[in-house]
Amino acid sequence: MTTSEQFQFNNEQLAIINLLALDVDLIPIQEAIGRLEFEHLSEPALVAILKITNALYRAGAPLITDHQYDALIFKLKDIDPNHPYLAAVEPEVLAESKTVPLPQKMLSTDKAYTFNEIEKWVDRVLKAAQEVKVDASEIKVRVTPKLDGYAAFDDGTTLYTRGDGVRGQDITRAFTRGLQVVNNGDRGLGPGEIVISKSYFDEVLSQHFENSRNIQAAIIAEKKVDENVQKAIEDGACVFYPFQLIDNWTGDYKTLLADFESIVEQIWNAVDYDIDGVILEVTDEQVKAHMGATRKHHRWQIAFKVNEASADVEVLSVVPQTSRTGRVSPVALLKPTKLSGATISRATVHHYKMVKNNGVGPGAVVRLVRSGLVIPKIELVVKKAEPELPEHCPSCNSVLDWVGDHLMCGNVNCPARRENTLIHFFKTLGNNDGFGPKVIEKLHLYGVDEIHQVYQLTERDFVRFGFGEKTSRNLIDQLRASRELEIEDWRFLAAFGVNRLGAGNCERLLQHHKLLALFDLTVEQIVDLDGFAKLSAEAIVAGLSSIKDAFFEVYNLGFNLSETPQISELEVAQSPISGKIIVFTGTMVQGARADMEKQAKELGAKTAKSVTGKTDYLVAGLKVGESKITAAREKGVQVLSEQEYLDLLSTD
Ligand SMILES: NC(=O)c1ccc[n+]([C@@H]2O[C@H](COP(=O)([O-])OP(=O)(O)OC[C@H]3O[C@@H](n4cnc5c(N)ncnc54)[C@H](O)[C@@H]3O)[C@@H](O)[C@H]2O)c1
Ligand SMILES: [Zn+2]
Repeated sequence: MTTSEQFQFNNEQLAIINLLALDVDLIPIQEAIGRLEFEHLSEPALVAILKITNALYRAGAPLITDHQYDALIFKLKDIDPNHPYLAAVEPEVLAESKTVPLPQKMLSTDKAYTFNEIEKWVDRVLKAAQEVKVDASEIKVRVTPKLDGYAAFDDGTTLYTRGDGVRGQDITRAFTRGLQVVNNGDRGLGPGEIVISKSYFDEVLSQHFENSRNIQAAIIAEKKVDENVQKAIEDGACVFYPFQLIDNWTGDYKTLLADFESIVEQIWNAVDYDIDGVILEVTDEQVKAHMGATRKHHRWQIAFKVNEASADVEVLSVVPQTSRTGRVSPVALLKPTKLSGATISRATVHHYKMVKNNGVGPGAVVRLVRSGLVIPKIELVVKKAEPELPEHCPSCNSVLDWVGDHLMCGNVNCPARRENTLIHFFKTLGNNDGFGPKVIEKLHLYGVDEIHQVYQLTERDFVRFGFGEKTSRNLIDQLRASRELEIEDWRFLAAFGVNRLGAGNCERLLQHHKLLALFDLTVEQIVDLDGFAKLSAEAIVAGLSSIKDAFFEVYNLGFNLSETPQISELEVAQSPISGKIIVFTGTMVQGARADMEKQAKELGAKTAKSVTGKTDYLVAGLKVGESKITAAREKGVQVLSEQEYLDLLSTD
């Protein structure tokens, strides 16, 4: 995660986001996430950010801290306490959509951040006990570490992911790969968490992985397991930890409240795994049954969490860095400071307007916040200092201009911009690893600063530039391979780094128009497609025209491009609802009804507002009156629940 406003979703992230089928413009969302500025979001944007950050968090690549995520949840609760997103377990979004029902529902936990909230929970427990005539003195509370791993359920033969709490995925392969139950425990102990030894992570895995969430994803990965992770499994450093077996403190509620701090501390340090709180739960079955659950959490269980670590750190200097787009970002170099286990020495400031207005200069003190394993961000400026605002581009010395909150270098030939454009190109192609920043910088010194020029280099050129013979040969091989290996046309186009033409938008455009035809599109034609606002469309047309020459220089070198299937041809032909007439009614849980209607149309169906004899399907969400359903059935219309409808779409 970066706090820079140039933050862009990478291709894997976009692939996950695509699965969410959000009907929102990603650019402002990307910007909000990049700046960590969520104040002025509209409700749909807020929900989209929650869905995106949740999906990426579940996939092992969190973008924001848990604290920030929880703050966004609070915000949504504030604006719309009944929003469906708040009512259900935050789902894992899985690339492969095949799911199976879980043997038992898996819920999330309610959360408390203060002792006071814990006291209130205890009061609710006591009230429930009284209602079922259980003596308060008999109530026991079990306190366990809240493992921060990957939730799973083991029924003895199959291991499931939590999924959406009702349906998960079969990940038994983790056991096939050698995953053990902690302490050689038995299989079939129900819910638990896949976790990684903290000390093993620090000693061995931290060289290969940024955080243990990435590793959890690797353990259950469908394809090949990473070799370092395989070794960690074999070394017993990754295990499945059933909650039944977990170290615990169990006692009466009076002792709990009296010794709360020391009990929490003892349990917090009980295991060598990442934890993000402690879990408190009632053990009495009668009280549990009486308290029951909401759709999201058990009322007899609560998580106690503490806020993140923060530190006030002195700024040594602020250095400007010019990006591909000409935007100059301020990077604060800090007095090295330890913060939840890592030494921090630099942080990106959102933009130069902030440097200017908030006085982020040498000698300023900023508050850094870090929760869990996510890169820290500057939360606020504690002590201001005179800021230093660059007048000239650090790379080409051009005079910088203010554009909105940013200082910009307007020189299209700026070396930093050119270098970063090349780096972006090769990084986005993603099929060669030779052309990183160091190599590009060197090429640039020798005047090679356009993509097609790189492809025209010979082995001898590379040697002349000071690369070793073996390296030179390797670089040539990589260039050849990057043209010969098949690559998606959307990826190829995204590699040119046009403003507003990230991978997601490229793919969307290419689903409707062929690659070369994009250069002739008008703003109106783009606006006609779903998901493009006028402003984006204008930027896209301008951007495409600005790279047209450079694009064809590269394109004409001959790449092995695979065409994005056109939506109209492919999906409609295969769609199970093509030609059907569908009525959607009621509240949908997994997305807005309008989005479902739109999608249905894209898949070749017709949608209608009311049921007639011609209607094929009535898709009924929540809160639909029985009479409406009966009436539809009487007309011979097939009535589907939201889930049944989604299942229908995924059959082929
Ligand atoms: N950073 C992000 O972008 C981001 C995104 C989504 C969610 N989150 C974090 O995840 C939280 C919600 O996620 P959630 O619903 O998966 O988890 P949760 O925090 O609500 O906890 C519920 C889970 O805790 C697990 N658990 C661990 N130890 C346990 C124990 N000893 N006993 C019982 N259960 C135990 C269970 O698997 C259960 O499913 C949010 O509060 C947020 O902090 C962060
Ligand atoms: Zn410049």
